[in-house]
Amino acid sequence: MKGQVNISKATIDRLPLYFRTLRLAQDEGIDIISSDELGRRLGITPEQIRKDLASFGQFGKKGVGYYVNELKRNVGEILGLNNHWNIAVVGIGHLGAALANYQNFVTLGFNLVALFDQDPNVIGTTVNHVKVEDIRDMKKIVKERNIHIGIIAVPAAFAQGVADKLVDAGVKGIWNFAPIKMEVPETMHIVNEDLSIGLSSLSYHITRK
Ligand SMILES: NC(=O)c1ccc[n+]([C@@H]2O[C@H](COP(=O)([O-])OP(=O)(O)OC[C@H]3O[C@@H](n4cnc5c(N)ncnc54)[C@H](O)[C@@H]3O)[C@@H](O)[C@H]2O)c1
Repeated sequence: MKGQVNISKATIDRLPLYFRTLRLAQDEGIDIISSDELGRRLGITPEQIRKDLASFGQFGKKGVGYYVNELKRNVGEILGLNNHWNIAVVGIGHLGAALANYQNFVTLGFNLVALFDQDPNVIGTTVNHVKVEDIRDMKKIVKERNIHIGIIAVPAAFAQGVADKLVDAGVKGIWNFAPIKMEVPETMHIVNEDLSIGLSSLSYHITRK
């Protein structure tokens, strides 16, 4: 694989879509897939797909297509999914419990190893076979279980405090669901998620129909 320099964010954001589509194709028993077919399934032009993949190396055979297993493995490697990251969810309310229960994270190679909350009524309960522990023990547990990624699902007012604790505990990345702009050190990777953006965008489109 090529050294991955100056890859655009748009290209990187498309890689998980390629991975998911290849996984589905693999489940369907497809051995070889063309960029035309990948494009059709994703609503992306075949030229864009070839260009994106070419940023990382030489994949596929001209006139034949891409070997699904091989390309999925390569895209998974580029995404770092073969690392088996250990993840923890903080804030086990409605959203946190739903995320903790989401089985697909395991399929992608993420291991749910800890859940944290501050509410004594929630601490000690179990979600998806993982016990909810006291946020005050987080630093110790992050180290002991080698937790790489912290998922924030606490109310906005508490989210910055939780992010600070995760940074201090030594996680590598944060997936934030709270609707605030986090202040984190430049070295910390943070991805903010907001489902309402998708819904608002849908509203825009149906308003104009
Ligand atoms: N990004 C999205 O698309 C999206 C969707 C839904 C909810 N949210 C956000 O997710 C967050 C959680 O929403 P919810 O509906 O699950 O709320 P909730 O009230 O059901 O759950 C919040 C949980 O966080 C715990 N908590 C509060 N402060 C804490 C702290 N300092 N340390 C540890 N745990 C703490 C509470 O005890 C509770 O169990 C909110 O910020 C909400 O805005 C985002």
